Amino acid sequence: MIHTIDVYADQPAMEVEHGGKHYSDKVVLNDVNLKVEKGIIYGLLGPSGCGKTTLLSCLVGVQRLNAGRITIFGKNVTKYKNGTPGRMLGYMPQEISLYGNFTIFETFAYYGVLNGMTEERIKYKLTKLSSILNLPHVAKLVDKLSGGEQRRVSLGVALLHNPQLLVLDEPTVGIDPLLRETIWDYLKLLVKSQGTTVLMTTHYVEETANCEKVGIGYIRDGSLIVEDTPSSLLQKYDTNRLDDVVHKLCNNVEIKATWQDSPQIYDAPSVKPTQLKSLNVNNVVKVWNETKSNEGLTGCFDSDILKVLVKRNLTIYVRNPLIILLEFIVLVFNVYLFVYLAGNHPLGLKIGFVNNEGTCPENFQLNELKNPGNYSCAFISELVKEGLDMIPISSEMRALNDVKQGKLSGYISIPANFSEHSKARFLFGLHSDNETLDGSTVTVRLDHSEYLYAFFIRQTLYSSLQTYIQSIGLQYDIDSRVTTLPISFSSIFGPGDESWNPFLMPAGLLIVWCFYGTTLPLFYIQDKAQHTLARTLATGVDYYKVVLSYYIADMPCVIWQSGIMLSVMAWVKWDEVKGSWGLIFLIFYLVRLISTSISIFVGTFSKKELNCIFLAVAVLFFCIYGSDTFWPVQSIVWWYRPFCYCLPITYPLGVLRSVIAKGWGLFHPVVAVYGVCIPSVMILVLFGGGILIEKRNRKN
Ligand SMILES: Nc1ncnc2c1ncn2[C@@H]1O[C@H](COP(=O)(O)OP(=O)(O)OP(=O)(O)O)[C@@H](O)[C@H]1O
Repeated sequence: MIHTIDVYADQPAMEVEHGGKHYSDKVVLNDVNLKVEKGIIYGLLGPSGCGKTTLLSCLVGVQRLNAGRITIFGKNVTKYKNGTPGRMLGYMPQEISLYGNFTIFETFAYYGVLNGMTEERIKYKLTKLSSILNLPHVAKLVDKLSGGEQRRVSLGVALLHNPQLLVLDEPTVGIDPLLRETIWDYLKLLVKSQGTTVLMTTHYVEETANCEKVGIGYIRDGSLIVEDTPSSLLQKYDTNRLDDVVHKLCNNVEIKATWQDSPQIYDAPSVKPTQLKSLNVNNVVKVWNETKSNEGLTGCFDSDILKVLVKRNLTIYVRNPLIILLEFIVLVFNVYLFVYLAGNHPLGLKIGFVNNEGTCPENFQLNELKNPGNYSCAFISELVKEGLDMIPISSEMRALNDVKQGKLSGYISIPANFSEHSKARFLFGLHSDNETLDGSTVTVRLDHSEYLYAFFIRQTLYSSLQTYIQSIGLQYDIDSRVTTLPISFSSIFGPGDESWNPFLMPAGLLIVWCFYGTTLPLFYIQDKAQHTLARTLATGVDYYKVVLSYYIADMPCVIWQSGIMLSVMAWVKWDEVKGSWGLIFLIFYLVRLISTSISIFVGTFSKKELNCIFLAVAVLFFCIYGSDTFWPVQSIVWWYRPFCYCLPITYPLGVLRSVIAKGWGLFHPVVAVYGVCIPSVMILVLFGGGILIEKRNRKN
């Protein structure tokens, strides 16, 4: 849409009609009526907390009014693309709202591109603004600047693209008087030479003497109680200091009625005729065409905008070397842990044994079995071979005491004449008497409060017992089938040993992977909390592009992180991985996208970093505990189970295990549906949902 000079000429630059805004039950703006004519400097005054910043953020489209309407150049602000006048506008928020780890040049380059400027133009304007605002060297990081310098950079950013409309929230705070004067001169020059309209707030009341018109808000009801020119105010209050006027206004609330009734309140601003004459119309047209409207530029610079947003995210990422270093270290250790160590059979669990049959000779061997009195030693030696740390104890009482003191995980007690009774049990089988049965039974007492320890010890006891009995049988030429339980196991998929690693490894890796997917979204949350996102959006950028830029910027991170992870996995598990490595990467990548989407989605609910981080960690914990990671979903109570299936890694984890162990391919129905389709739907829902919620947030 091409705007003509007529459209520009006919309408006030900004107008608020019956504007109302509240936060919960706190009314901040109440029936505010304000009109800013074009080509003037309009100062908005008022005590702290009266709603000036709120009004400004509604004017630039960062927030929405709850009542009334705002028009910018005659058009309702909500009708502008993305609800903001975009490039027509130069906005300096009250907070610094700059990226601390950008240099001054990068800061200008970022906002310049967002406002559709070429690199040459950005450099030219930066040189010009550097001398006007006395900026430090452009290679200096924003974080290393003083508060005043940062404010000047922030002001420079607002002035960078020659906007028709400047909305400046306390631009001269923290700036020395000399420089303040230069800034005012520059603003006046802009107004005079380019017809720029400036709306600004300030607490330095006297400097608004430079304004063509002054508005004063009063905190008690968030209403604008007076709107007039400085000279007229001075005259009406019979003073020569604007400070006195403000003082009188603030101490005299009833004045509101007087002023509201006064026909002068909404008079056209008294722009000096000399200034109107000097307003160069050609310049206005030139500037207008140069910057164009927000709509006018949509499409042309889409890829540039996405590129600059991605570049911004990556710059922030690489300027945090500690994060990268920690990511590297944590990744290497975790991958090593889960690929190599997790789920293996524990070794060295301490078990006491009370051998009532006597002491075993050192380095007892199973082939000494034929000597009576050695069956107990054979059994113990088998347990040692299986990895238990068998500690001889003189009595059951002492063994029990050691377990209670936490020195042992349990103990076994072998009866006296165990070998004789065991032999008799073999010989008499079904006809064994009670004495034989009791005398050949090993008593085991374990500390079951340490469930996994007890589980592994039981497993070891059973398998050792089996081996030991088979060995005895073999000594007497007894068929091993006679001395084993009548059940035969063999593995269809997986190595078939007793390691939990094939079950735990994919879970562990996916959890670590999900965690890494939250790094860039944390920058998004930070962007929001530090108001830099609002400033970016005020340039008219589509919100979805901002979100998309995080996904794109995450790709290089995905490459180096998955490179490490899959290489270690391939190094250790090459033979065990039956499926395609490409498919494994695809599943990992989809999970990464889900994790990023969830974190960004969570970030839409709050502006506070801590809230978002807490919420993101909570989601991660849900995933850790409920996603079939360390214990099966089937073991979870029925009413909680459906929720577990909705968790982001439950289905991909099952699929990943199958791809690794069973070699299922992309076109296996389970892989296609649960590994690809459902995660893709989740990503789209979270992405779209986040964008809708953010849009709704901005309306409130
Ligand atoms: N997001 C918010 N939620 C709740 N209350 C808010 C929010 N933002 C501002 N307020 C409240 O609205 C009121 C107006 O705030 P605003 O920042 O607009 O005041 P101001 O006039 O700009 O103040 P100052 O001159 O100190 O910058 C304040 O009482 C503030 O506490």
